[in-house]
Amino acid sequence: MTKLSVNINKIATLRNSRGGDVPNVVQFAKDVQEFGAEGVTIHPRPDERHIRYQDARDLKPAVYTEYNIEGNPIQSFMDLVLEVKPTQVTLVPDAEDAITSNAGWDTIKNKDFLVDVIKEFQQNGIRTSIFVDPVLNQIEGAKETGTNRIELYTEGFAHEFSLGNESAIKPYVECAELANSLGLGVNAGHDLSLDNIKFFSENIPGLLEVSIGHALVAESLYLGVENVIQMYLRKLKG
Ligand SMILES: CC(=O)[C@@H](O)[C@H](O)COP(=O)(O)O
Ligand SMILES: NCC(=O)COP(=O)(O)O
Repeated sequence: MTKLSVNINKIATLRNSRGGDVPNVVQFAKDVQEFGAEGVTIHPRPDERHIRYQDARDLKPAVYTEYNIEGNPIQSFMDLVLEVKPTQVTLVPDAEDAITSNAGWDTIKNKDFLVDVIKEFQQNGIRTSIFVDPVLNQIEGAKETGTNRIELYTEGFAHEFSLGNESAIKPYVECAELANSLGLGVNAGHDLSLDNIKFFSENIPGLLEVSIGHALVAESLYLGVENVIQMYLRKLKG
């Protein structure tokens, strides 16, 4: 059954906008878990534009479901993750100035680097996932890195689906089927929403986790956080 991991980056964005501690990200993480979230995801970026490194530390004792920390494995990020030891680390090849994540790894060109980084996290008891585009040879490359899971980058699907192009799901299905056959766990994320999550999750075989933040927070402004989380869970479990 697919788990819902709530990405709370945008709660930190709102907190930082006034320089105080409202909304409190630790309390929000506790609350979303009480509302039914099966994981909490954060993506501390080098400029700490939203989630700060200290947030990652402060959240550790509060997250009793699955704790997923996403980011580009620069040294400071690696040190933080090895210190905090979340359930899962998701490696994302973001440029430091990227407005958001916008591409998966080239798992072939970066094989040696990813092998070493993944091994270090796994040796510290941290499950690994790597952010990939829905391209078959990249899934084969991901297998060669030794990662436990992949995270399918779903921005392309979300955009096409919003235009009515349901056929955009096809490469994601093919990649998930290949990943399953290779023994790779399948996660997914980026621009998933209440509009597209049911169609996506119904079509992707073996989907273990979706991490959703931007749309979920925006939807919650109108529908309420607890209600939105329950809506996602019904769409995922229905
Ligand atoms: C990897 C991924 O798709 C998400 O973690 C996304 O990067 C969210 O980052 P922002 O909240 O900074 O857009
Ligand atoms: N890995 C995807 C994630 O954590 C949230 O992405 P988004 O829902 O904020 O686009």
